[in-house]
Amino acid sequence: MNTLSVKITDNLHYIGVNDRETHLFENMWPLDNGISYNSYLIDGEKTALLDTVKITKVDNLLSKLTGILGDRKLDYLVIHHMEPDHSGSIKSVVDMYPEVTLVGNKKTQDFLEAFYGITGNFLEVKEGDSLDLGDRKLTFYMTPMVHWPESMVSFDDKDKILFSQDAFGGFGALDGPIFDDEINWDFYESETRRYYSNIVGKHSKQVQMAIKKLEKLEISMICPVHGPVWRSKPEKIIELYDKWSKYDTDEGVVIVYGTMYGNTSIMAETIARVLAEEGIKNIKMYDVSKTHVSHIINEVWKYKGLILGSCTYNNGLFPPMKHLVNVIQMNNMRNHILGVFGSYSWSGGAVKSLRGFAETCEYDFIENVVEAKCSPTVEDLDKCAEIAKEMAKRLKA
Ligand SMILES: Cc1cc2nc3c(=O)[nH]c(=O)nc-3n(C[C@H](O)[C@H](O)[C@H](O)COP(=O)(O)O)c2cc1C
Repeated sequence: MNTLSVKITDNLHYIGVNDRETHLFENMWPLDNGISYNSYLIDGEKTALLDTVKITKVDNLLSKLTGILGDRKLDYLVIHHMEPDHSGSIKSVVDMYPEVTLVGNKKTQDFLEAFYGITGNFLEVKEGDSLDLGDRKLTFYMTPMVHWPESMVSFDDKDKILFSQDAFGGFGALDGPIFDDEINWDFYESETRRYYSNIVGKHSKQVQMAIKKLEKLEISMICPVHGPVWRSKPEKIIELYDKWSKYDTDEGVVIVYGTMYGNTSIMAETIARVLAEEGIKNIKMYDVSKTHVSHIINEVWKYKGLILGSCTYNNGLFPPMKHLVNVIQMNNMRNHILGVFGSYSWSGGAVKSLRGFAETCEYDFIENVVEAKCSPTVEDLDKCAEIAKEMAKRLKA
């Protein structure tokens, strides 16, 4: 099989692959637009493969690798991150090039043995160590928990390229374009933020630490393991990751409701209408049973206002809403103004649960809540309008 590789600079090639078959990333997050697993090959005085791809795509990777290397041997395989979407093909590469030296940190070595039973031919690197490739040198910086404990990045002193593993990556297959100046960023921005909010955002504190650590480098290009190669404006993706990891949000409101028979959605419609009357331009409304939580939290990460409404189900939250609340907590989402509402028919429970959630997440909570019995009354809808007005007031404050 002869598949496409793309030259990035002299002796540096993109040999990543696209995956449009997998439905769910981590068997959980929808890949409506696919994903790329990026791998890079240096073929200068020494040869080095930087990260591999998911095992389902190993043939494609090996074909590109051998296509460029020809009779040359592979000197190094640098492992920036051990999550199987990048480490899955390591064993196949080692089988093909048994003399290759694997490069990683102490935790990488531990995972290599635990995942794949691989020992030996390993070069351990620590913070600030360099790997001499003859005509260029890679220097390593540890970025623990961006996205796993062993995660690390490397910086190429010759072309000033940062190999950033999951950091600065995004969802979305590379449908022809590889570089940031070739892509339609309107599409990729949302997919990149969805990747951030779904996968990396939980570790925002560590992302901030990594950005601070890398500030001193003069980065001219970023090669992540997902999404486009940032050769034109690497500062753009650094700025966005900086903004998202600081929980810096835009003016707007995400309304999410859970309903079985429509009563709770009537309340949501009222809230949305009043927000519009109050001058809020960005209003995103979702039925929690229909839109996957992945897309909802992408919007929640973007906007400061969050209004959650739920019907009562077995004394508590409607299960899909319970799942959303769990994911918001799990991903450690912060810096929101929160309003809640709900409905019930006998003893209630949904609004009480949403209040409980508000207490755990330290959001700016709008105290005037409303819980309608069965179908909302005019008074209930007036109270919904009050939540919307208070939200608009706080957003504009
Ligand atoms: C399966 C099921 C379980 C429910 N459990 C409760 C409950 O535990 N407590 C309660 O007060 N209402 C309960 N309800 C009533 C609904 O919460 C109530 O009718 C609500 O207004 C429905 O809102 P919706 O029209 O937006 O779906 C339940 C309804 C269903 C269908």
